[in-house]
Amino acid sequence: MSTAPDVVRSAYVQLAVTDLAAARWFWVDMLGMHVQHEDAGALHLRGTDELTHHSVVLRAGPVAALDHLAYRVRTPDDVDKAERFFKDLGRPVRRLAAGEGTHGVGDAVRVVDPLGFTVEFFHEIARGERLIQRYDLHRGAQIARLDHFNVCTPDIPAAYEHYKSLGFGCSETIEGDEHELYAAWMYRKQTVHDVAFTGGAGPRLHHIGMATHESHQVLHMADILGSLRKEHHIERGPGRHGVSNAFYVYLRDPDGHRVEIYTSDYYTGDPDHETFRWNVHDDRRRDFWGNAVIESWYKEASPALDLDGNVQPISEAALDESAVQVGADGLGIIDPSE
Ligand SMILES: O=C1C=CC(S(=O)(=O)O)=CC1(O)O
Ligand SMILES: [Ca+2]
Ligand SMILES: [Fe+2]
Repeated sequence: MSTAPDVVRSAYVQLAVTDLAAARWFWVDMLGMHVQHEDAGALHLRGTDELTHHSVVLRAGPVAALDHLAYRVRTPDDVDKAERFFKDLGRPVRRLAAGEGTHGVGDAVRVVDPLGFTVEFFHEIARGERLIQRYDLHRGAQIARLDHFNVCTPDIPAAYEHYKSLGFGCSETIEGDEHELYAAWMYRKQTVHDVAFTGGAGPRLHHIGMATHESHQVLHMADILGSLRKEHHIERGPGRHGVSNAFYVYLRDPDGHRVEIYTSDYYTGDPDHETFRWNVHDDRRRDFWGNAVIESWYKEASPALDLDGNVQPISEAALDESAVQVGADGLGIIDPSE
């Protein structure tokens, strides 16, 4: 087995959007992300804490889809390691010299991983002005940084094994009574996750998580959308997660891409950090207050593109968490003896 690249963190996502102006309204005017670079076909955005060029790239395209996920690796040599690692897995691999791929990114490799997602590994990226204390520029949700990717995949155990082989730790899981794996949260940076898996037809992008510093910024985002009669962009929450303990709201952008505004999870950096396991029948797992999870949150997600920009075929999941008889999701039978 070849050596895995040293992944530092989930670094950016490239989304295809069908109306760049509408996407600009949502991601810049509403969420308050900062435009680092803009051209006729794409927007390169970042949060207030991000010193690298971008964490969200919106590229005009015919189909709303996930173009690729991107992880930053620790050294330029780790880009070579990533190329060898995925070649040894027999996966499609494409090396991109600086200037051949996403604007602002240097030497990179893009692969189609075993889950069917197009994933980029890079080290070199252009820098941006330090915005952390440019409070005069902080607007909307005051997005600080990209926190995580959440992907829909039919085989959660396979996803877990793949990311474990890339050196990711596992902070939390949702498991059945026989420990069948419904969902998992995995990390390289020392917080709850860089990537999480939601059981469902895939490969599809479930959402990207954008971190703010404070829960009042999550609430303020919801208030802004309500004030503007744009409340239909609010899909789920605000609320408190069971898994991760984060405070959250889920939004849908004009193309239906899901974005979570997320704050206040926890440290996972000790070498013996233990995985916290939730039972799928615990109705606090996804919302700690037991609020129902809206059906669309389980079922809807963005399709994923291959290395040539074609929509990847999807396969259905073996396990369907939304069908599990649980109380709070409103999908099941509450045992009167409880
Ligand atoms: O980031 C997350 C943290 C927790 C949850 S859950 O709804 O609490 O499972 C979902 C999530 O993956 O979006
Ligand atoms: Ca709504
Ligand atoms: Fe999330």
